[in-house]
Amino acid sequence: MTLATTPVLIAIASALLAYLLFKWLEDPLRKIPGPRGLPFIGNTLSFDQTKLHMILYDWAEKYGDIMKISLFNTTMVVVNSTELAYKVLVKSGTDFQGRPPLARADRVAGKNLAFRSIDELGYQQRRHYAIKAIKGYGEGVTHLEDIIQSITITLIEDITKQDGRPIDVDQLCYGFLCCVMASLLYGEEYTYDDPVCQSISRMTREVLNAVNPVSLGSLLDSFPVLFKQNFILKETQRQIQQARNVIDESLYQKIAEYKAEFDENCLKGILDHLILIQKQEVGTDDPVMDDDAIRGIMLDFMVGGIETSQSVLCQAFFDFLHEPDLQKILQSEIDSQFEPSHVIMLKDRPNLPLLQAYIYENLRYKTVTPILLPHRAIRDTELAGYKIPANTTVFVNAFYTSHNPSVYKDPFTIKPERFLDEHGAVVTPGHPSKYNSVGLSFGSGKKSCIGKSLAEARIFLFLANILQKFTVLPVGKLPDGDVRNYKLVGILRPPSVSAKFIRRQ
Ligand code: HEM
Repeated sequence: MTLATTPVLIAIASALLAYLLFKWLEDPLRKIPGPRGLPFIGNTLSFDQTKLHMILYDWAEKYGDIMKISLFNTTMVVVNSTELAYKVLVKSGTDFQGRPPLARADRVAGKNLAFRSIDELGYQQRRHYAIKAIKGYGEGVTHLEDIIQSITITLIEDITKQDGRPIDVDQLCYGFLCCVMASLLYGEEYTYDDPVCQSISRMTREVLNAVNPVSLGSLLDSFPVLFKQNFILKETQRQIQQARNVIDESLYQKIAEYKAEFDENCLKGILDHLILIQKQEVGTDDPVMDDDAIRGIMLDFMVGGIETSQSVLCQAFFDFLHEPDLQKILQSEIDSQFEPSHVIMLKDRPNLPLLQAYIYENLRYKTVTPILLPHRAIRDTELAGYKIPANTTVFVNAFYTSHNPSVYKDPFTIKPERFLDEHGAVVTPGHPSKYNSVGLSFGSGKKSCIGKSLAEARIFLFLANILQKFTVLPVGKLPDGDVRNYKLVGILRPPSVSAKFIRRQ
């Protein structure tokens, strides 16, 4: 370095410092409390993405109802109280109903719902159509409950054939959910080893890997230009391409096949419903259901509909293995209400309040999506007295609200009775008068989960019928069952486990 270059470097450094200071002073989010970060990278180094639920939990304890965090160049807001969560999700109307730009999701999942914002052209109409397609099952075509019931019965026969030999619980639940989803989407019954179920399972996992919102790959969302440099974040770029290939091979082919054979008078599954909507839109002014939208909604159903419920079912078996008394009291409730030959149906739900309360407690304890999906302010707005500029990403810390020690005594212990009143009746979660945080397991408001009823129905039918027929016993030493030590991989799930399913007499 020569003497002449020194003043230039000093000038550049001063300009940079002045720019940083100016940016900091101008930032309306600066007054929100939060962990201190480093210049340019913020809190990035503190983020072990697999432990994010606990990192945010500890910060929530320290910083209170609202805090800010920064990942690379972006400052984000996290709300930690149920009241502020409801403000973001429900009370502020559409203010926070955007999603941050997820360039990775756009590349993988087309015009889906989950990663799109409420103010995007066609989004609200597509969401309405997707809900209509699910409802189509309740009223017409094949009845949703029949499908779940029939798959559960086949599963019970398969488990019985194992005659108490160890079964991989992860595989069992995953197989069940893939079969239900394949039947709902395509209107035919499949077994898990059918290539259709296998491809659904593969697509689901590939999409989740490719668009994990809390990973280094999120740099691609902030700087889509990096996609052009395929040596940067090579692994993420490879995963995105791989997910695309799998989807193109399996899903596009299925859509083309169903379009070719489409018969308006014989709608088989949700795919047929979406194709019908597409046909009805022909000639209208603003059609929204093109093939890319059908692909996006189908992927929404697969990813949203399998991985989340899978985590709840695995947690249930984990709890039964860790707490045999819990399993016994749930079985006693079932035995006291029904003959062993009775196949438990949805209409039996009111007779099994303890099981229902346990399901709510399972959802609370684990909080499948600890920060829901990221939200984005679509306009300048306000939260807890702080100005929130348009385009700020806002996370709802559902894991904290579900384990807030001032709301839940012993928050890290499973206690189904939390969701029963003094007469043994179920306390409805999310009831406005209670502000119960388990109402957040599925989000709330205009971007809430569209599959809530379907998910709850499947979980209930599966657990009730399996508990009635089998006692689940551990094989060897059980892995740690404390949710604080679970790994967050997009969603929170317990470790894999094998178990013996002993047929009850
Ligand atoms: C236990 C099971 C499930 C849980 C815990 C769950 C949870 C969630 C959560 C937390 C959100 C985001 C809410 C927000 O960001 O505010 C969501 C969105 C969504 N879920 Fe689920 N879900 C489950 C099952 C399902 C099922 C079975 C389906 C489909 C059949 C589904 C489809 C969707 C879709 C499409 C969205 C995006 C909605 C939108 O942004 O417009 N989910 N879910």
